[in-house]
Amino acid sequence: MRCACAGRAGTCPRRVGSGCLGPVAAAMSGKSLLLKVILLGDGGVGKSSLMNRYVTNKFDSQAFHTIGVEFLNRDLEVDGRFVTLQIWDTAGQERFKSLRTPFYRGADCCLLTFSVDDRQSFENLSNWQKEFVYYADVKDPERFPFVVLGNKIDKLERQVSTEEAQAWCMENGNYPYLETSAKDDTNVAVAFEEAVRQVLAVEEQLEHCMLGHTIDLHSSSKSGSSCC
Ligand SMILES: Nc1nc2c(ncn2[C@@H]2O[C@H](COP(=O)(O)OP(=O)(O)OP(=O)(O)O)[C@@H](O)[C@H]2O)c(=O)[nH]1
Ligand SMILES: [Mg+2]
Repeated sequence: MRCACAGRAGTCPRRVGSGCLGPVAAAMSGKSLLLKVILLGDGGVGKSSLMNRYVTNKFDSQAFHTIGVEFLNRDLEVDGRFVTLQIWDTAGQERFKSLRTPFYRGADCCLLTFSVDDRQSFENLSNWQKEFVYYADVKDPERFPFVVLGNKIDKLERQVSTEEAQAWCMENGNYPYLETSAKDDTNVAVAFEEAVRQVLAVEEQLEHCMLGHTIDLHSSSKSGSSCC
């Protein structure tokens, strides 16, 4: 079974025997569901702050730049499913590129993050998306679950409007868009829960398609299903 684990051959935590259990199948089989989500975006947009707010409920107004990557786990329940979210926080500064990119493989979801008070960080979203697709070796970018976060909405001086960010998301893959504040704890949990929902939705669609292929033996259609 194909898994949304961005093609990490041999390292998928859901791998069973020679196959790779998708999240939905893993959940249904009673196995614990481990999802890897990765935070990408320019240095200083608040990736580490979002992760730390979500996992430890703390905020540091003097946070240091991340070097390489760090990760933290948090268990959560989304729509009745129990999930362990493994959140990978990456260094956004260009000089750390070679330290972060080896960790993209295996991500189930990518959180593209910018700061609403930093226009350049918004304009760089496309570069982050491309970097992720390339280094994670995503086989089917159009189906991969991206979620876009506009952080620091507590700041009064905005350089990117909600409408503009929504338009970018619509044009680039109809991605969900959430506005967050790690400082005020606005929408932080909602953002990570949305990431889980996006992964599960993609996997459910894939499993539905595969089921269609399996049982529709007498279909006159060559493809068996129109959704894959
Ligand atoms: N006002 C405000 N400040 C924030 C928010 N999130 C983060 N910050 C501040 O922005 C600065 C950068 O935050 P970080 O979380 O370190 O940013 P980062 O994206 O991890 O940066 P790199 O590790 O360099 O990639 C810190 O001073 C944070 O305190 C927020 O929601 N609102
Ligand atoms: Mg950081």
